[in-house]
Amino acid sequence: MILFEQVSKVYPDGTTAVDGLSFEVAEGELVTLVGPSGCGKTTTMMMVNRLIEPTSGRILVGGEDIAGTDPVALRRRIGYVIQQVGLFPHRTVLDNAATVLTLTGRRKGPARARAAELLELVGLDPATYGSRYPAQLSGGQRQRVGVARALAADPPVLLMDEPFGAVDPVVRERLQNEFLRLQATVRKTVLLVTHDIEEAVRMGDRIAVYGAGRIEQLDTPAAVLGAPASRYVAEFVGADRGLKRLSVTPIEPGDLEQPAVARLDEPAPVAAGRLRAEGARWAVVLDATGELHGWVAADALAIAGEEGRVRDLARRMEAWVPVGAPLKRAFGEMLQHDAGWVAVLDGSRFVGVLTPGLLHEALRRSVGADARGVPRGTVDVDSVSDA
Ligand SMILES: Nc1ncnc2c1ncn2[C@@H]1O[C@H](COP(=O)(O)OP(=O)(O)OP(=O)(O)O)[C@@H](O)[C@H]1O
Repeated sequence: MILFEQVSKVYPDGTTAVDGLSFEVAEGELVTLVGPSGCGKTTTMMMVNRLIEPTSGRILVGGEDIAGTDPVALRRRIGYVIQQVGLFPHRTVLDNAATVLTLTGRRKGPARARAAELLELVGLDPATYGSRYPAQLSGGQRQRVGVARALAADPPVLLMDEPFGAVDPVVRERLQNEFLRLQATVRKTVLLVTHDIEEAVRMGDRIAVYGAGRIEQLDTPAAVLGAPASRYVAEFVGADRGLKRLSVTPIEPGDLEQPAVARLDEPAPVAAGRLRAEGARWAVVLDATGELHGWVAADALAIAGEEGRVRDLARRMEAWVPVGAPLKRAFGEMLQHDAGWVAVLDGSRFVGVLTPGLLHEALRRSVGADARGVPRGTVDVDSVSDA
């Protein structure tokens, strides 16, 4: 959808900001550009909507060389979200969100109706916030209006330059999650610039790690964290990339252990005998349909009388995660419930358990660059470094 072919930008003072860049962003893909200050991220982005012209090379959007496209028509197809949201202070939130629509000739009524839908979409109740002025909003709310405005004309492409940069970490995380949820439905082709590797990992389908004017590695978050292409990338993603990798490595059925099983309606002595034969100290308790009910200790079964049923001795299992969730979530559940294992479910069906040892194995498996990513919405890297 966005194709860079050998694109370079040398500013008039001789600064080479971007040097022979070639890469593609697929339709519906979100690629994050991450790197230290001054490495050319913003220059890359601003060449896509022709706020900056490349010195050489070509950029194609939707198969069309943008050098031959009218910049105003081009920008209508490309939403732009920046850190200093740039709302009009003397216009209401609703009118701000409707700006692009009225600029492109929509009548005020329909433009406002659409703007109200968009505010709703980004989590701002139009009845409450629509008539306010930007100064009457929090930073996070202003940022949402910026996103609503960028989406107003339903452009296929979105450029976002540090879109969540101006707000505190808690609001930032919320905005990131909201945007990911939104992106799952609107599926725009997105280039997102950030200097924050955690944001890049959390948001990107793929991450482009920039060195000076060049992409050092372009790959999935799991691959960049698991197999950095160079010492530079490894240093940039940080010494704690192992911990970050917990966030991007999914739990797979092959990672799991099959513990002893007791059936909810089974007589306790029957289950006790089986556990003893298997040398198991506990068993998961499943109902007749294979759904997880909880767990039961071998000791409890052993001392139950002839009449005892597993049902009466079973304890509820609080620590569980869905298959495909990131390992970090399983680790978090273990810590929260002080449990030595967590149950893994596929829908409501029990598929196995994950223990700290298995978690470690799974993490080692993900070292390879072939590590698959987890669904974007479940990526959670905030505070991994202090997990
Ligand atoms: N108009 C300009 N004239 C000369 N040099 C420029 C100009 N704009 C940017 N540069 C230089 O080009 C390089 C890349 O800048 P750019 O803004 O693309 O970097 P960035 O990665 O987005 O940085 P940051 O994270 O700090 O925003 C920097 O060395 C910068 O100083």
